[in-house]
Amino acid sequence: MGILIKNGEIITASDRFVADVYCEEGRISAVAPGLEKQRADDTVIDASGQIILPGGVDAHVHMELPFMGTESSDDFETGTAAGVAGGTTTIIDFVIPSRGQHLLDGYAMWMEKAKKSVSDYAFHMAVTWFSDRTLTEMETCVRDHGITSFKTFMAYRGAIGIEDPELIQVMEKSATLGSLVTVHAEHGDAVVALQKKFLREGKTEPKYHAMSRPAPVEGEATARAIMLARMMGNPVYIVHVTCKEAVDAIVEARTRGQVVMAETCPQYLLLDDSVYEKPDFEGAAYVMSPPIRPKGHQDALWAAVAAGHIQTVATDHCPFNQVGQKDMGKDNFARIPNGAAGIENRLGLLWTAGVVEGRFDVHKFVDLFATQPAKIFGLYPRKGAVVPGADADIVVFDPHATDVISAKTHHHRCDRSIFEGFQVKGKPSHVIVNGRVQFKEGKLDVQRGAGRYLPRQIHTFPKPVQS
Ligand SMILES: NC(=O)NCCC(=O)O
Ligand SMILES: [Zn+2]
Ligand SMILES: [Zn+2]
Repeated sequence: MGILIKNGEIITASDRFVADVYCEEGRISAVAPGLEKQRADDTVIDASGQIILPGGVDAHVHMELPFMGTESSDDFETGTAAGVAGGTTTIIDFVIPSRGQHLLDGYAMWMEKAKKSVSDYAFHMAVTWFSDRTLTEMETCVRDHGITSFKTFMAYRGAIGIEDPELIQVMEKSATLGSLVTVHAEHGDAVVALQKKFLREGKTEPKYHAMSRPAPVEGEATARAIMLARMMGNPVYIVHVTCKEAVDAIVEARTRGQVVMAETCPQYLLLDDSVYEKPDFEGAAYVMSPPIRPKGHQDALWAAVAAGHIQTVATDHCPFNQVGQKDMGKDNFARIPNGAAGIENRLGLLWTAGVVEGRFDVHKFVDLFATQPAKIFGLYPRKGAVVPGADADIVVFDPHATDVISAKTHHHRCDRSIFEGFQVKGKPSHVIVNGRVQFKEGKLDVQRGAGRYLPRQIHTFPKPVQS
């Protein structure tokens, strides 16, 4: 049985036109005006007055991540289902081996966990420590498993963070493999020193999490990662950029012709650090790294997004419940698990704050939401496009619908929403995942385990104009 979507306005990263879309056997088989049903049992969706978008690609999520003495509260089933409710049909999660765990053992573990995903998934591989197997296992990741990007953490000292000489080794190896190094950029030692100082002074509340990781800590590490990539001849992708200092380093490098790509997240675009002042430990819900920044940084991020210096908006979806998880840090901000939920909210927030409020056009929206992450991470045009041959991952989006985000109604398995009360304009009426309607008129109809693992291609980046 196929799906025929009639009369929607298709919006891609470059075009906008009214046409019908026919999907069969999990793929888009035709995009043209005047398409007819092929079989009697085809589902027909009337999309008049609605917009057809490629399913979202969220290149930065953490489902059931063991972290800071607990585990992120969405598993691959609940997290991908929440994604589908918010028009995200592909995730790229991170295999994060613990210290002592080899990359391929981590990969096997994540493959097992991810089997229950309702939509398709891929992995980045984090290098969190070094053994004599690490470099050859990096090769196996790329060649045998289609894991074509590596993750490094300059923060999280003593846990999953690595030192510069190790980061240099990852870059050197990655350059020979044609893969992409992605970096969480914060000066790990500066963070530890500031954490210790505040705790010594008896400053234990959530706001000291943010104060122990101020913007220069991120700006310095971003510039250092970019410099190291320049020296080693790598393209580099900076994850979850939050502040003006980091944007400045990225713009400087890109203006010189270096191949630097960057991602930000809705929380860094839309929230400011007043959230840490909430009473009754509610500020803990916003504890994430890097933290939410003071007013002013958000404008720098929006400008970088609009100018193309930041190419993707992901979520860093990594939820922890207030009760039983965030409260582990009631007496010590450094023990509050870092992270928050967001996969379901990316579409509505980005559409509302980006398109409706006039910060960029609809094509830029599609690019940020689906096309660029698919391209950068080697999934395009299978993902991130509405073209014949692409996977049938499609959002039928009603731009006139409205919604109010709340933990009471979201599909995240989390007792808080960092976007509680945000009003969004536009919401999916239907979300098609791999040729099956999995979300319709506010109701999920997902299948545990229907998602497939996506080996990724190597994306060829342009050569730097100047090294
Ligand atoms: N961002 C965050 O606070 N938690 C998830 C892990 C990471 O991305 O650093
Ligand atoms: Zn991070
Ligand atoms: Zn993350």
